[in-house]
Amino acid sequence: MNSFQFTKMHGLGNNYIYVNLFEEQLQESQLSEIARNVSNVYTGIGSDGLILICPSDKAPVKMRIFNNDGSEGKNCGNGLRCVAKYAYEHKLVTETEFQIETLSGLVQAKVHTENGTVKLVTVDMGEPRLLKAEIPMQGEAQSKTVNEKMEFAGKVYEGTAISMGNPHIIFYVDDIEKAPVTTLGPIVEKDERFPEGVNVEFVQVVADNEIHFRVWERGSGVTQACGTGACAAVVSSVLNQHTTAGKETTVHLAGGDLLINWDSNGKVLMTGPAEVICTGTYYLP
Ligand SMILES: N[C@H](CCC[C@H](N)C(=O)O)C(=O)O
Repeated sequence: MNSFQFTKMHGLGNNYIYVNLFEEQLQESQLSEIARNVSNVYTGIGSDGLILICPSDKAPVKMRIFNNDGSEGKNCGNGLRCVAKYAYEHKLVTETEFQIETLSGLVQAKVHTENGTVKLVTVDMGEPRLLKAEIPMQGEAQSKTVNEKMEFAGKVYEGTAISMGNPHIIFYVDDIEKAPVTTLGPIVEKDERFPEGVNVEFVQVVADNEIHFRVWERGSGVTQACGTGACAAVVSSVLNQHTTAGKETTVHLAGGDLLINWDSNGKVLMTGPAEVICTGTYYLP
């Protein structure tokens, strides 16, 4: 296979190259290299990574996500909204509500359409995982990490660790514009306390149901938005008594806003846009 069709899509600027494996075939052994190559803005298409829309025996579709360094992630909130849009508009599903399989389990998506086009998608991201063993991170396996003091590069920070099927650590700042995203982010991302690495988020609380958010993503660096990270940030903010559970919180990301609710059933609901940028043919080098 020396070329394949792709669709470039984004959720609030978090953009990926989507490949429909109902129609294309890619070599499993080449996926990491393909992710690195298509993500390269100079010699590839340019993106935060690669997302595969795959057949599944558990749901109508399965999503696999690869970061721009070629590493495979286990979940992707912005990606799930784009996969849901693609699946509905390409008739891989016939209903407006359906499940999507991910490497961290099944999620439930609901597409909101205007004249047959999907504009907004709500995803029930399931329950957050709070124990150190579930993040995963070093320390007492059955304990939680809420506002825990931890030292990085000689300075002490207070972090809250949440998994949405992928690992996140959240730090609170007084001014989001001054958050040490590109200085502290890469240090924490690969710290040994996180054996699988970690997505690093910075949050400024505005009000009971409003936060500002920036992210340094595991395997991709700075992105315009991170859906799983925004979910983790809302869960963290409830655990730290900055926001209230059961209410929709507006998360202001660099690329736009997400509405997130850690609801009374313990599920995290995320609502936001999904957009197609372009389609084309990619020729492997
Ligand atoms: N941007 C994605 C998260 C990618 C996570 C990936 N960086 C990892 O966990 O390795 C999102 O919208 O949730």
